[in-house]
Amino acid sequence: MTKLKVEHLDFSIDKTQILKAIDLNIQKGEFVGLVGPNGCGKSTLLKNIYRIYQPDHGKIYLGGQLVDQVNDKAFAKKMAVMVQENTVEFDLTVIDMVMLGRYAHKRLLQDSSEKDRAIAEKYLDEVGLKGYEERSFLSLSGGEKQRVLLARALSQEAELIVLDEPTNHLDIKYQYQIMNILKRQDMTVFTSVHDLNIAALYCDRIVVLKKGKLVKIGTPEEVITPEMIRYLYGIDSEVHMSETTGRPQIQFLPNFDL
Ligand SMILES: Nc1ncnc2c1ncn2[C@@H]1O[C@H](COP(=O)(O)OP(=O)(O)OP(=O)(O)O)[C@@H](O)[C@H]1O
Repeated sequence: MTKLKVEHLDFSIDKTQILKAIDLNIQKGEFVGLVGPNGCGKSTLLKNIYRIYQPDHGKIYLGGQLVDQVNDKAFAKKMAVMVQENTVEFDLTVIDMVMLGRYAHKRLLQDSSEKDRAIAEKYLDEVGLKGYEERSFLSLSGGEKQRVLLARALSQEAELIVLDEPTNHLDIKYQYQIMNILKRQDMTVFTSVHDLNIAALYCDRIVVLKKGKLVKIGTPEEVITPEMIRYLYGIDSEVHMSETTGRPQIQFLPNFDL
């Protein structure tokens, strides 16, 4: 079953075309990564999908329904979003921040229930921040904030989660931890990823963008090749299949003396 469908999407800012004729389909339960060089349009595509931007042309369907015909609350039940949050202006405790994810499940003016709190605590525990409930969000480190934002998005218990570089700021342990947490959810995942080895390890399929165009969509084995890495980033590499993971692994070979 198709969970997300993007059909011939064009998008421009101030007459500069940023995305050109993007077509993609994500099936229920898939874990799909979005990769490409800096400035290729990853965040802009995701912003079109989570309705910050309106496409110039083309359509986006969520579970068969046009996204712009879904009301905000229904949308929040269908799609959770995790982005870098640099603009939190008022402070909240960590638990209150996570409970914001429960908005879609509440009626107007209804207070948070015990159930909402239990769900928020469950996901806080899942991201390794049990005990942080009463800490102020703004006092957290960059990595801790990221994990709180993930807990908030997961608390939404939506069918699809869209993430923009969720592992930014994180040390290696937490980069893998976040991907592991996402992998074990019963959710469809669409996430931009900078680290190609992480994309290769976790994704069922990878979408490749370059200069606003979708240049390839396929399994890690189909996409992660030395030719593609050279085409995207101008860097030589060796790619071999890991016997342990059965996934491609990249050794980058930058063209300078180490
Ligand atoms: N508000 C804006 N005004 C003008 N240009 C913009 C705006 N937002 C994005 N762009 C341009 O659109 C292009 C795509 O940007 P986008 O942030 O989507 O890329 P990205 O692939 O997410 O990059 P990165 O990997 O560096 O985060 C870039 O050239 C960027 O400068």
